[in-house]
Amino acid sequence: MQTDRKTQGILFNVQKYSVHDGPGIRTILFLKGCSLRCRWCSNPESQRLEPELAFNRDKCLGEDHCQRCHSVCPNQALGVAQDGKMHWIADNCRQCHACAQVCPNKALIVYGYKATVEQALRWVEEDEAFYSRSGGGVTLSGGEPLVQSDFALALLRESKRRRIHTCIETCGMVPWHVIREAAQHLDHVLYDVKLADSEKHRAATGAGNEVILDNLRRLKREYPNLPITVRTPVIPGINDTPEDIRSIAQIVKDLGGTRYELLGYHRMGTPKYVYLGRSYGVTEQNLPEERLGQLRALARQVLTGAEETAQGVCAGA
Ligand SMILES: C[S@@+](CC[C@H](N)C(=O)[O-])C[C@H]1O[C@@H](n2cnc3c(N)ncnc32)[C@H](O)[C@@H]1O
Ligand code: SF4
Ligand code: SF4
Ligand code: SF4
Repeated sequence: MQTDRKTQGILFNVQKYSVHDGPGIRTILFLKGCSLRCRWCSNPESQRLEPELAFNRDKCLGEDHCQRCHSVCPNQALGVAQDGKMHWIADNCRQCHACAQVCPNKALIVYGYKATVEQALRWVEEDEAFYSRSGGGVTLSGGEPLVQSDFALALLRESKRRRIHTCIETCGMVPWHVIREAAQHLDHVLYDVKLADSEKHRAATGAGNEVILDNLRRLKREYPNLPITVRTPVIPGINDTPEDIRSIAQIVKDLGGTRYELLGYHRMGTPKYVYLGRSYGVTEQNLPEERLGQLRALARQVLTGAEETAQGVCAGA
């Protein structure tokens, strides 16, 4: 439909040739905005809906060579630090982004840009040859892609019109009617369940998990033929006890016929927290491989009659 193609949204990244985010080789469209604030989130630049400034001071050329940002900032939000590099005073910043436009070394950048469905799918279609051979397609991620519901739904509808295989990575924290509409245009769903205990979930992500679990159960009930993979990122000190994983695996088992995967913890997002002037919420440096292996074995045990797959286990139907 013409209106879907013209629908506009805010992306912060497009990643091509991904093999980890749904079947086959895929292009991932990362939509800005999220309904949760997970303390370990690898994409902090996704969380706010609006485009936002980031400052990588390692790239700043310093006042002896360049003061362009300083002279264009209307709000005294950029000062000079003792070492001669710029200092971003986030509290004064009004997000006008004039500084990012003049910075010659990309020390100041903006996360987030507008795109129409037509534009976004043009990027996706550049890789069409890879999808047809591998069974891949487009994956919507973020952030929580369904927060920009009009844009996400238009992307999914238009993708199906173009016969592109569709997948989504979701935390499930959106109204049911949005998930129901999305399900009608999806070929695969990657659905995070981060914690079974609602209070622990609230402490770690900013919200309880009732809506998330209700939506998951309803999705399975009303769309029994839609393949769902439930995933849990295993975060040290947050959800890495046997009890945490056993409880989530039990939820997956009760759904029936649903794949379950445990994702290893990584800290690849930490530099972006610094650029955004925020702090990372997990102190532990890593999750030992051995521990992850033990938790995967435990999940497999819970999913009785489990059928092992390359990366996860699948509860019997
Ligand atoms: C960035 S999220 C975007 C999709 C959606 N917001 C969600 O949480 O499912 C994509 C995937 O990355 C995982 N993830 C985020 N931060 C992570 C981290 N530090 N280590 C491992 N996985 C992480 C999430 O659990 C999710 O499965
Ligand atoms: S975004 Fe605007 S207000 Fe903020 S630092 Fe840059 S120029 Fe100043
Ligand atoms: S414009 Fe960029 S490189 Fe120049 S002083 Fe500002 S931050 Fe540094
Ligand atoms: S739900 Fe996903 S994108 Fe949102 S904060 Fe959590 S991990 Fe990050």
